[in-house]
Amino acid sequence: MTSAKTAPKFARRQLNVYQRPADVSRVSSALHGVSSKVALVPTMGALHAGHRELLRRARRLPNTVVAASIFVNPLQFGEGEDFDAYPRPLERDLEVLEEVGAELAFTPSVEDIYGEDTGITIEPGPLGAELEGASRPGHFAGVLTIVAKLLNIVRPDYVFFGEKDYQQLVLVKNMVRQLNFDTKVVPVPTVREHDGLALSSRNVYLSPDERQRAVALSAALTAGAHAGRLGADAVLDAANRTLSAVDGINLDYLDLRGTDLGAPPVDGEARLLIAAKLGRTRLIDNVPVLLGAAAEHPDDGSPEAGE
Ligand SMILES: Nc1ncnc2c1ncn2[C@@H]1O[C@H](COP(=O)(O)OP(=O)(O)OP(=O)(O)O)[C@@H](O)[C@H]1O
Ligand SMILES: CC(C)(CO)[C@@H](O)C(=O)[O-]
Ligand code: BAL
Repeated sequence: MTSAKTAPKFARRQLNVYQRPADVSRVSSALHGVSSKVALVPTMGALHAGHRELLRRARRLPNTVVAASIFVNPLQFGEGEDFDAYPRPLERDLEVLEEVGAELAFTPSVEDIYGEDTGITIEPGPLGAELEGASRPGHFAGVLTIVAKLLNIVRPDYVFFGEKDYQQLVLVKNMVRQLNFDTKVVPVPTVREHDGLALSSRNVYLSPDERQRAVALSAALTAGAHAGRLGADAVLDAANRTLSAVDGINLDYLDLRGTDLGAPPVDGEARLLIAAKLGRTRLIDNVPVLLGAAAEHPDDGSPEAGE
């Protein structure tokens, strides 16, 4: 992967691929030693335009080396979930990383990350058992544990997370703050298909028919966000009405929360979140919502909700 390839539009910088945590830690120390910063984009691979956006934003930082990790973390998958089936197109992923100008790829095995050492995990607190955590018990302990390990291995100055996994983003921010990790968490808005479906590695599981129906998730969120001025009940009603017009959507939750995922404000910024199954595929999505009087002045609040 480190050999030069034809680059039609721009010069590729070299991508260095490491599998062993100790090697990545050494490279990161060396970079910090010459006053370079490091930005980490943690992923589970099967890279798509959502990941590319995270990587592109990381590349915009001055004097910063962009690192991406690709690791399908068994600790965050429950019994009967898709750990084995999860797509792992490693060669293609490395090409994507080269294309977007990442300089460091960390591709450890499960053994490299956990070895014999399991048993200590990071407890996410009560929020870890709500929303996604209610359907995926233990999921966020698994996520926070691997994120903490990646932060300790890579020691990044910046770490990028997508808003598509909004609860994950909030919990990672909470962990970084409460456990004093020395890194800045950078959120990136959700990248969508032309019809609104949030990009996700799991979209490849959808049959053509399910793919069409899946648009209902983002459509419901958009309908809900547009009702923000009328208050929380109106938001949920509008979203539910849109969902009920489409068959084959097995709703897990549709919930309106504050931006920190506590109770929503009467007037101000909130988040509308959804999870649903189409056939065997479970998808999540969320959008910002301005509630009450805050919706009258969208420019003062979240950009997306004001569209
Ligand atoms: N559509 C998207 N827009 C912006 N960021 C995204 C998008 N999809 C994923 N990400 C972010 O990319 C990072 C890595 O996510 P991951 O590798 O799990 O991809 P994914 O598409 O979310 O996969 P999955 O289908 O397993 O949820 C996370 O921070 C995630 O929030
Ligand atoms: C953050 C993460 C890479 C941890 O495995 C994963 O949960 C993901 O891809 O969102
Ligand atoms: N993108 C979140 C990772 C997971 O669903 O396990």
